[in-house]
Amino acid sequence: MSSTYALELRDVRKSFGKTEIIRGASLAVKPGERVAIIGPNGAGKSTLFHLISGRLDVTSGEILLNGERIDGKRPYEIYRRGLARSFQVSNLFGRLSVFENVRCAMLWSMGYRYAFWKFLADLQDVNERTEEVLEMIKLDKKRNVLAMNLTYAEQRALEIGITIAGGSNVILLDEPTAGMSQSETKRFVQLIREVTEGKTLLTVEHDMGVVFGLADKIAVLVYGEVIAFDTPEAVRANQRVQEAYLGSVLAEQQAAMAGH
Ligand SMILES: Nc1ncnc2c1ncn2[C@@H]1O[C@H](COP(=O)(O)OP(=O)(O)OP(=O)(O)O)[C@@H](O)[C@H]1O
Repeated sequence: MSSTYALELRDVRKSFGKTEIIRGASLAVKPGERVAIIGPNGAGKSTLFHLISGRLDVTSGEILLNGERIDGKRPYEIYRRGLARSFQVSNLFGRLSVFENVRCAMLWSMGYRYAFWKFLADLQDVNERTEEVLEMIKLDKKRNVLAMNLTYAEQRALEIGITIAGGSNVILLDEPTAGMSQSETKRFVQLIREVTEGKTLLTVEHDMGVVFGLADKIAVLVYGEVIAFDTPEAVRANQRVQEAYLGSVLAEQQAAMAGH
């Protein structure tokens, strides 16, 4: 039954002009699963994220969140129904503190759900929940630092804090570890694991170390089609995936790690 899935894509298609970029993508993600979407450059990974989060409209097909159609809905409606997409570092309020950035996101998400009087009564609660998020993203000791004065990795952690602040159960993270060093990446994967515990996670990721360290399942997108959706072990062993993508990527990353 569709309602058993946190997120479901049914034969989703998206064309830009005459060019079909997403060509009948289907995917069914169970609650609590962590899914990485991988695939070659230009396969349509970002486009798929835009379609799920409502930034782009599907050309045809259906997208369901907890069993309910969300295709055709605006991004804020989809957010209100429990799907949050990561903000980019460029969307942080640089001149606000870490605490204020997370609190803003929390208040913003509550604005839709509460009458104003309730909203005021809940401010104490908001402050406490903001503190909890800061602890989760390990920035509680930097609560008063302006976002623009954080390191890049800290800014990306704040970005995740803002994404989860509204309490969404389905989280979309777009290349969360891009631009980080190897040691930062390792710590960050652990952080993502912790903050998304019990939630459904979809991530677009190029780093295969992150993919295999984080994902319960991997969706392989090639030319706008999901050619495989399975456990990391099964995807790694999949001949079609090896030929279309993974063989060359793994070889490249192994060569890079060997210092070539
Ligand atoms: N608004 C748009 N108008 C026209 N073409 C677009 C638009 N957005 C994306 N495309 C095209 O769709 C294709 C898929 O792009 P997309 O960014 O989704 O791929 P991707 O898998 O995320 O790539 P990468 O791994 O390089 O980030 C590309 O050929 C891109 O040029």
